Amino acid sequence: MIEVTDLTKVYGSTRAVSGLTFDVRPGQVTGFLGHNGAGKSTTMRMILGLHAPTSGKALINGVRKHDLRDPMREVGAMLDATEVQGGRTALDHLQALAYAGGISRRRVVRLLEEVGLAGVARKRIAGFSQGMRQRLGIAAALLGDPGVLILDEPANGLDPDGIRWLRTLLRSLAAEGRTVLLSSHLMTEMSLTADRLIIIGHGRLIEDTTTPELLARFQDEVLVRSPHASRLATVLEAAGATVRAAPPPGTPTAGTAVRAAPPALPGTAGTWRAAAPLDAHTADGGVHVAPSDLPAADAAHVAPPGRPEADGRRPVAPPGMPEADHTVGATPSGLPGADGNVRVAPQDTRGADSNVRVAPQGTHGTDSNVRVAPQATRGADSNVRVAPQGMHGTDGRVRVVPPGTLAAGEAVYEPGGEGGLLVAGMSAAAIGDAALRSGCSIHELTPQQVSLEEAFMELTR
Ligand SMILES: Nc1ncnc2c1ncn2[C@@H]1O[C@H](COP(=O)(O)OP(=O)(O)OP(=O)(O)O)[C@@H](O)[C@H]1O
Repeated sequence: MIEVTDLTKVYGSTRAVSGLTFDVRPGQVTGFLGHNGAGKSTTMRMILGLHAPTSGKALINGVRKHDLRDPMREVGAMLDATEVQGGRTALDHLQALAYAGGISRRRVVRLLEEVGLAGVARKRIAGFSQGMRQRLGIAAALLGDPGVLILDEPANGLDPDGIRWLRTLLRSLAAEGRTVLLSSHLMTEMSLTADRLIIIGHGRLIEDTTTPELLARFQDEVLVRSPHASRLATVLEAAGATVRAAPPPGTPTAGTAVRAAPPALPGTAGTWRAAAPLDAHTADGGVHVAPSDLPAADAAHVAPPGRPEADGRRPVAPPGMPEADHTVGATPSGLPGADGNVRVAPQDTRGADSNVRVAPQGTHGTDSNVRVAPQATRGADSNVRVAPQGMHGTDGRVRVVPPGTLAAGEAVYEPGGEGGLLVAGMSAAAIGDAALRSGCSIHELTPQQVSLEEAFMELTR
């Protein structure tokens, strides 16, 4: 057990720690978080009696570190793994520490095995990598088999295997009833390792809570997918919720390659399947998209210049994404392309009704219809591979994908999907009730997972 009470440390004009109070309990891994310079190391040093507090106190098992009767067996620490004599071997280094604490050589050998350094035990530390030094520092902290462990950024320099090993080790030490306090800037790892979190900023306590509680607190949005999304949005807003459109499932992130499916017109409800990352494809890549550019499920119909149809509505002709055999009420001057350029349809290609017919890739037939696509979207084989409106990359360019270069799993817009909503200010249960009462079906109702990093950034902003 560690108890920190009203702890303050002032270095000259720097108030490194200011009135800090928290407990670190046995049987748990407690994560100590804070930006660079927040005061974590200073606090740990005061707990370990290495720096004297300006005021307040820090106790281990009810007493100050210096008053522990058998300090090596009560508390183990690693503050700075570089603070070792490089000329010594790993074995000599640990043996010297063990000798001072009356600890057996057998334990030293066992620990070297446990931390994965048995093979280099007789090598000089000067030749060790940062990760190897960390492992040695952790072995030193564990020498006395202590009930309290204090580790300052122990994961630094560890490879993925090492990080996983450390997580398992710390969790098992806590499960044995030990008190484990560790600092780290690796938020994902911290969320996987720590049961509790102490978050500080500018030397002051910001949060003392459990990891699940903190993450739950920031889960204020619920993802709802419904075939009646627009009606449900109105119902939920009337009930006081804040509703925004959810990105379609599998929305490709910037830098992913996609190939547009011909029927992917704005104005058609649909879903996106994620694309494989761009670098999984050939150098020529695909269409670079920025998620924010994706068309909303019920994007407004875009009216090209031209004649309205019989019902008075102008037909859909999104730039660069004409629909198969869709009649576009084009004026003789032509159709606007994705880049705003006008491509003139030759006079003799207009049908009897004077409309110009356009169609996407693969539908060029023998029916003498004209299929218009922006020049930039034609592939080397003259096939038209177009991205629907809004899918042009952040640089505004649509890249043509050579046939067959995208692997299975590329992003494809699938018409006929459902709408997604992100609802804030209402619980999933209340949303379900409201949907039921209003006769809107729901296909998905998921509270949104917030990462520890996002929660941390929000708290320390
Ligand atoms: N020995 C010292 N003398 C003067 N100032 C110090 C000393 N040790 C720390 N500080 C200052 O105290 C503040 C807190 O530093 P500390 O090292 O405790 O932060 P930290 O949270 O551990 O940061 P990091 O994540 O970068 O390790 C900083 O402003 C630092 O410059």
